[in-house]
Amino acid sequence: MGVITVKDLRKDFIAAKRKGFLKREYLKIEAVRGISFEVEEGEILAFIGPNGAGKSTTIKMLTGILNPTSGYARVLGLDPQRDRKKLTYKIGTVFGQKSQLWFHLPPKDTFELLGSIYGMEDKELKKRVDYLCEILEIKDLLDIPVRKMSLGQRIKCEIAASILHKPKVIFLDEPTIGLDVVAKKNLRSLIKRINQEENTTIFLTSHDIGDIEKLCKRMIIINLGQIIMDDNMKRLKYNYDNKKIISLRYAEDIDFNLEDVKILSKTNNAVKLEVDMEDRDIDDILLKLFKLGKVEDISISSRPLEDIIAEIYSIRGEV
Ligand SMILES: Nc1ncnc2c1ncn2[C@@H]1O[C@H](COP(=O)(O)OP(=O)(O)OP(=O)(O)O)[C@@H](O)[C@H]1O
Repeated sequence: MGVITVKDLRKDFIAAKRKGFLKREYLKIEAVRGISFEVEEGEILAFIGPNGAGKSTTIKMLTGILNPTSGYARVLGLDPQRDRKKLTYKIGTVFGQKSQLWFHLPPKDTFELLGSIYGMEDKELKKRVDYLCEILEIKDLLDIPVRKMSLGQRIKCEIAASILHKPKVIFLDEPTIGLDVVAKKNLRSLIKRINQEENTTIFLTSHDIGDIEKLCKRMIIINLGQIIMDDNMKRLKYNYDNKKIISLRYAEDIDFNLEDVKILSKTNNAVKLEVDMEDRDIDDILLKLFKLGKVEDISISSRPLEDIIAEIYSIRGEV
């Protein structure tokens, strides 16, 4: 059995809508429509989808905040609703847009409070805080009130607070939202390090393709409450990445009369093409392109993962 097991999990919301002056109409919103998956120990899973797809609702059901309408969910063998308190001691949560730290207190105080909630001994707590200070580089922040910190500094302290008790599973909801490129890069390597050093299972939702690409080997895509893809990243790229982008710059002006290739942009002496490798041979295309004139510069790249994912998101209702 996996660390997280979900079978046919469903959540309906009933929303009231005013109809006329006194009348109300009730609408059923099927936020999660019977999803099933399993997450193994030590996995970093990206659980992604467009806005309103059902990601937060799923996380809330897995962390015991929301009751499912039907279906089965187990996290570390516990029923998130029935065993919510027990589960709190075994999981960590980081919601990028919401703070769990006491705003006016320095993190040191929060860690002490949390340490006593988790029943940690002083020595054990000190050892853990020292370790977190080392890997998250937050030693100098311990005595600064959270309200005075930058977003990047705060998120690092949030992560420290959420893994203080060495949880077996961490739910990260948009952890890098609003961070600059350097802070994002650092945070991603920290998440990886925690995963490797403590074999922590990581359940990540993010709209940031960089988070997914850099951190996850597997990706589940949910749309309109249903899983539309559950695949490993390599296979996903292989299956979807049939299209190559070729950019060329010639020494002289060229007449681009190419058949069967999609021209993305062109000037008098440069062209950018998209080639579908399924129907074309790259040697053949390159040969033709080199015959057109003297090439000064060339680059061949894959389609960005962002485009591939956007294409998958658009496959709505094909389940
Ligand atoms: N408390 C609620 N009452 C009624 N409808 C809700 C409630 N919470 C969520 N929904 C609806 O359920 C659907 C799924 O919402 P959810 O927040 O899970 O999406 P999401 O994938 O997390 O989106 P985002 O990326 O925008 O955060 C949406 O249509 C949303 O409007």
